[in-house]
Amino acid sequence: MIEININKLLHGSNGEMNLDVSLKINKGEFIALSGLSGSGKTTLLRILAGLESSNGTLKIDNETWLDNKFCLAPQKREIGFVFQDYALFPNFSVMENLLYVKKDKELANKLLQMTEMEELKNRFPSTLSGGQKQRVSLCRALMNRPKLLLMDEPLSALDPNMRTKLQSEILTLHKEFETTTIMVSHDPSEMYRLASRVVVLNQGKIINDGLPKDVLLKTKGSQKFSFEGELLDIVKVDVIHVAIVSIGQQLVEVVIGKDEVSTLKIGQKVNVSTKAFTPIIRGF
Ligand SMILES: Nc1ncnc2c1ncn2[C@@H]1O[C@H](COP(=O)(O)OP(=O)(O)OP(=O)(O)O)[C@@H](O)[C@H]1O
Repeated sequence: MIEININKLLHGSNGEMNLDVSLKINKGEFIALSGLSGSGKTTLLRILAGLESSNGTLKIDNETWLDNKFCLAPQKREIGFVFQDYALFPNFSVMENLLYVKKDKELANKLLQMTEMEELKNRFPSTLSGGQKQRVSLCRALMNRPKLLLMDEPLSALDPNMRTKLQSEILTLHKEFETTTIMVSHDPSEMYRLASRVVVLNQGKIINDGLPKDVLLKTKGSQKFSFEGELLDIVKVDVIHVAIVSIGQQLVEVVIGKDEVSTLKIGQKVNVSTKAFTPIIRGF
């Protein structure tokens, strides 16, 4: 069990903001930490890792990492940290990056095998793709079998296909090691796929905390489709007008009426929804 009770005054772009978080996390939980830019997500992870000071208390199992008299040094906290920009040692090979944390070749080989990186274990980071570097970074973070794995938008620099692949690998590693994990993410499908619980921060406070289906789904099973997107263009095809809307990685065409042509503006955020109907889903 991890018990977080911290507060810290932050200087945000709109003035001062109090990061004030109380959270209990059970062993093995996978938490997706979400929220608008500047809401305090990275600062919270840095406080947990001991990279930033804070008021309050942090307890992991029966161990105190922070209270009003004491702050455990980062290297003594059993934590793995995966950053968006990989943070690998450039002059160490893949294997050396892992063994630097712990001289456990068996575990290093197992992790590299699970992430399909075994063949590349003698390569240096500069010769790897972004997805491969992030796999090394993930493996390295698990080398000391941490009590807490912190990941700050680990997949946001990767293309959608690589993201999906790494999500599966993160899931496999989580099933195998059951490491308690907090991952910052802005991607609802990623959070839904990976997390057992979603916590949403706003202006330094938790405004939502629950199961992914309760926090992330807006339709609550109402048989209605509703997608948020951006209006890219309105084109005239014969006598009708078609709005081109970007939704996630997809382009969607929606026939619109004259009223909408005059009120919608290119670049505007829009909501595309349908009335109740029976959708057909086919695999491919
Ligand atoms: N050590 C600090 N002292 C005071 N203010 C800070 C400190 N670190 C960060 N801040 C401010 O706190 C706010 C929250 O920053 P933080 O990086 O935690 O947000 P975030 O939710 O991770 O944002 P993003 O999604 O853009 O990465 C920012 O406005 C930042 O300028």
